[in-house]
Amino acid sequence: MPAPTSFNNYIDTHADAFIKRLGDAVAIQSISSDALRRQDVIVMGNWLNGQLNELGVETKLVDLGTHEMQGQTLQLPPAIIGRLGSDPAKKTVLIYGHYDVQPALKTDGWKTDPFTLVVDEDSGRLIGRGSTDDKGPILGWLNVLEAHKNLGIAMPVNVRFCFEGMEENGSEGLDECIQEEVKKGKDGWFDGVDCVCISDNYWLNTRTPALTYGLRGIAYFSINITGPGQDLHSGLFGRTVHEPMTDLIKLMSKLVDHNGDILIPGIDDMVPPHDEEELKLYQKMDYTIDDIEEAAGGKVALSSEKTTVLMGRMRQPSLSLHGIEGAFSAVGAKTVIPAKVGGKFSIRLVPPQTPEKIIPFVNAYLEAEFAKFNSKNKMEIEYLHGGKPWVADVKHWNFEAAKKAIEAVYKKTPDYTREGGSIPVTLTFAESLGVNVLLLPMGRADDGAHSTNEKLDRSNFIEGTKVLGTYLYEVGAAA
Ligand SMILES: C[C@H](N)C(=O)N[C@@H](Cc1c[nH]cn1)C(=O)O
Ligand SMILES: [Zn+2]
Ligand SMILES: [Zn+2]
Repeated sequence: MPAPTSFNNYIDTHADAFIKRLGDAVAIQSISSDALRRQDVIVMGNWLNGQLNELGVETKLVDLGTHEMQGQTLQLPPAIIGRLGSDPAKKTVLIYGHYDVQPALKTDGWKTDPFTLVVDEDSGRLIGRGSTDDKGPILGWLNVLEAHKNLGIAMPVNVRFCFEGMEENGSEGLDECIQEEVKKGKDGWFDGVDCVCISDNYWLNTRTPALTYGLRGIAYFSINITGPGQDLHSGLFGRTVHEPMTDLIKLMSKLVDHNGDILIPGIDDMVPPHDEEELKLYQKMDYTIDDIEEAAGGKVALSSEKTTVLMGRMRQPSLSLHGIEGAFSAVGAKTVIPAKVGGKFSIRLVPPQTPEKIIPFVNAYLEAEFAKFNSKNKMEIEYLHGGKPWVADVKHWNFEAAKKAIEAVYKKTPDYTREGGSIPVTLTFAESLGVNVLLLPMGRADDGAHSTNEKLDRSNFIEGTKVLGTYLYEVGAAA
């Protein structure tokens, strides 16, 4: 059942106001991984809560307690649980999103201030941190609510919300919060949920909308190496002491090959090979090597074979090196030997891998390799956070409803994709509620999520809002 014409017209005629609201959200620097910005994440949660209340959503802010980060005890940002409608004749859809963002500094290479939404009239791009991940999609849902409220039309389904402010930093406390809510049964706010919809990932290219039925999991580590009591002068101590940075670089170089192969024995082998039928899925996808190179901003694809690249992202694990805490990284030529360094890396996981299954392989390998150095430094492996991979049934009416919505708005059949990124809570919803979970991306492959100059195309924000609204009508009409 298509959305009413008045709904689509409202979205078109209020586009500028929606973009202004996105600008207000982007301006709040809700970086969950930076202790100095924790108060901004909480401000963002309160802002979002206020918006929901104004649009008629009843909410409760769930206190997730505190956690230790960067040597401090910090308040976790609240989970926002919301509800609108309780008509037993209607289906109930649970919507998830996250209001925190990745860090961003102008000096990282942004052309404009990351926290001022810039509307580039020529390209139609809305540029700013969080525009596509995940403030734009969250605001897409608010746009849908606003249209219904101001047009005086009833929502086609009952809606439940779950918004968090720690997704980019391990989703701490959220699993327990959801499980508690589910445990309350009839008295809980998630009682009667029929399906879940998450808009927090991206199309495979810049042309074709996608529906996503899989996510990789993640296990994030830091290798911490210590030795000297303080930073040292390299002229006085070079070739005199075991240097933590030298040990760390050598160790990190043993994790992954230049062609992407994971060098930790047992990790790549855990994944069963694909069969012919699965291969056909990748062959059919609207995807070229140019798409990946355009999104990456360079001719850097690991293979010239489209299926190899797609499988590398969707059905194989990957290991990425992210950075070194404590290393000298400023301008100039400081001649220091850092006393303490932490090498950050993560492994993206696919079924049947889980963080618990791969951690022993990582520990055993790093300890054995470090032992070979005969270094007098100390090495400690820290597991920072993780999440399991997830795969859903695309034949479910939830996916059918989203397919119809995309066809109605974009006049195109969506690509069915598995996302290379991770949203740890997805599996928690699927398992604890026992319902189908759908990922309905709003943005394009070249949006630059987590990167510099992150953007959401104006058309994706506006047409994407229509897709979200139409999807609710299609769910409402599903048998
Ligand atoms: C796909 C989603 N928009 C996303 O960006 N997820 C993050 C989650 C995460 C895990 N550790 C830190 N962030 C991701 O896939 O990196
Ligand atoms: Zn996200
Ligand atoms: Zn993200």
